[in-house]
Amino acid sequence: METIAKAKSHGGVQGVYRHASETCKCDMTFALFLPPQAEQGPVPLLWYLSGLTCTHQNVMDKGEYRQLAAELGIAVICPDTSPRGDTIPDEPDNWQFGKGAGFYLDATEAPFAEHYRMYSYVTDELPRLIAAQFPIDMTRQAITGHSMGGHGALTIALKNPERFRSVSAFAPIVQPSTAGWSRPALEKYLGPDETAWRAYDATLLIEDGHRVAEILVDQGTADGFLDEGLRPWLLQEACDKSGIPLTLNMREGYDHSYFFISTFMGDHLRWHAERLKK
Ligand SMILES: N[C@@H](CCC(=O)N[C@@H](CSC=O)C(=O)NCC(=O)O)C(=O)O
Repeated sequence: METIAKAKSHGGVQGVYRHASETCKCDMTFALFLPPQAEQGPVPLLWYLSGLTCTHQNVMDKGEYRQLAAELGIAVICPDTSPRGDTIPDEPDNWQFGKGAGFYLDATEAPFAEHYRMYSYVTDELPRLIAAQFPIDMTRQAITGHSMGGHGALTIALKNPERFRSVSAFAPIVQPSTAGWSRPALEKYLGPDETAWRAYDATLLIEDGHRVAEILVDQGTADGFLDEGLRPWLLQEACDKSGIPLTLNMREGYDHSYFFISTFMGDHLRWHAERLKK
């Protein structure tokens, strides 16, 4: 693992690291903020999964998480959203597929299956690397994300409820298998048999019996993707039917941007901190 950048911030350290990923078969970059408390011993970890077109950097630059994460003593990890590099298959003119659009799944279709394995990367390879290299208490993990990353956070938590004490999301894609902007990607990554898509669809995972203790979602009412792509009411319906307590905050006038995310980042950090206590 190589340290690309490291800077002191709010008494902690914001680092950016690169490593050769066995899972994605390419170099992968991630950002990790360690709060000052990490100098005394292992600290809990919040995963932040980013949305379409993002790298590790968008939330690092615009998410405004460090001051409160430092106060609360929580490390924040921000992985990339897809494999990267010249040899990775891509559709450069399509921002909803390929590089920057890994959808946190393991592709099964050629030529994408060899590298697009973001589910395994985020749930297996990266946690092992983090546990080995940094002072993190891996028994205290939480997960959140934005849009495509909100979809990632929800599906990963639903499939790994024993690992994550809490899950939240900002404007998540709650049902990618029926949303216009994600269906083409699921078909190319997973093939035309839509039953295989259920494993990467939060509302359908809930329908299929997967559970988490509770969910927090914030959604802007002025989000241009709300009706076509995000549709939080579908998650509300699934949670109501299954008995999962969902706190869905509809935020008047907020859009899909990091101006929205950074406004409510503190609420999510505090919510997770409560659940990450020893
Ligand atoms: N390029 C698109 C807009 C892309 C966009 O809005 N991406 C969001 C995530 S959308 C769902 O996953 C994002 O986080 N962008 C990065 C940022 O820094 O804002 C277009 O041009 O419409």
